[in-house]
Amino acid sequence: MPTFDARPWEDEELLLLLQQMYLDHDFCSKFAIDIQTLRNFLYEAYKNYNDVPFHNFRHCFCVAQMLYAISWCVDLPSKIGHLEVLILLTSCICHDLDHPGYNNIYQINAKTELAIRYNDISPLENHHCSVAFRILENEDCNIFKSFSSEEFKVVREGMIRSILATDMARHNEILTNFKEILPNFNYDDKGHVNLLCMVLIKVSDISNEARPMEVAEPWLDKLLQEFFKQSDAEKLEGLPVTPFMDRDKITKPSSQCSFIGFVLLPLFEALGELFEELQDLIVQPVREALDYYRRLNEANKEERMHRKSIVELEQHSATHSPDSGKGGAQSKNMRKSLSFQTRSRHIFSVFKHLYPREDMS
Ligand SMILES: Nc1nc2c(ncn2[C@@H]2O[C@@H]3COP(=O)(O)O[C@H]3[C@H]2O)c(=O)[nH]1
Ligand SMILES: [Zn+2]
Repeated sequence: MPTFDARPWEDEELLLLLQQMYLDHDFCSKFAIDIQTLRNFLYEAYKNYNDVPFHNFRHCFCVAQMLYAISWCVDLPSKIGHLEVLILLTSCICHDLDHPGYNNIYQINAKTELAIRYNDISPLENHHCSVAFRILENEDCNIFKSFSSEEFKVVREGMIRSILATDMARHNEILTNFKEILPNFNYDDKGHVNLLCMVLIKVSDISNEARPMEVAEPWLDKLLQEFFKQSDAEKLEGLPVTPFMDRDKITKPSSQCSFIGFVLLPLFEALGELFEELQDLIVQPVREALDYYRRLNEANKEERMHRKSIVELEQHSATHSPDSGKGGAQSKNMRKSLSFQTRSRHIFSVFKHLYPREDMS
């Protein structure tokens, strides 16, 4: 279920749960995957994630877990086939391997080794994918070792396509193409299924806000921690500062309003059109998260406006009242009481936004 909370689980337990995802889908018997090879593969993938705030092994686990939840909810194997689901699940596990905690914009602007190697074209996603196939090169970890070279070619193409689709620079392209085929979606059309798989890994990748608030919010804190670390580095190194990562420009609610409203929800709604079963599971929770952050954002804006008006009022009284004697004391008291009234009004308005109940309006 998308309500799953990975926090109380140890890394070793999460590895066992990943293994269980393969077993539940019967992949080991269907594709002759030896269990020890699967364990080796998962452990090697685990070791190739870095200890960064957001793009770490636990993020990869959550992405795989969301795909797993979706695949049961919509009975994905019966629609796109078991092999495609195996490719997708494995891609989810590999999709951020060796992520350094600085995104493509930084890689390109800082002309890092990865940007040079991949000519600024999805440097990170190319790297994640390349690390995945390095791991699979080792026979002890190669869960596809029983595949024929033709079959392996299909896996390789599918994993490359899926992992490269997680580059957010391609978000609009992928969503537009998917929306175009939606009215005539055809599971027999390979192009349609490929596009669906790209949307599925993307949905899983950015699905934290479909989880309950107590699970989603700590992830947002970690993401912002990584964002701020990058924008601080950009400032320090004289690079262009990525606006949506700038601690001076964004707040938690402002960031979520933009991201959920413009990026996440349109993607989830498109997938929800194809799979009605996902409406309650992930689309509606995302709508509720957006409502929550919109109310919080409004409340923040009002707070800023009230603070500004208090400062203006105080400046005005300071320049227009005598500052000594009885008059000065009266004016100070008046200012105090005014700011108290303003603050009370503000506190009320904040609560009204957060908990809009009829008896408070
Ligand atoms: N603001 C915001 N961005 C998100 C959230 N979830 C995912 N993202 C962004 O979506 C991106 C998906 O690809 P990356 O992993 O490179 O980096 C991720 C973040 O930049 C979220 O909840 N809020
Ligand atoms: Zn990711």
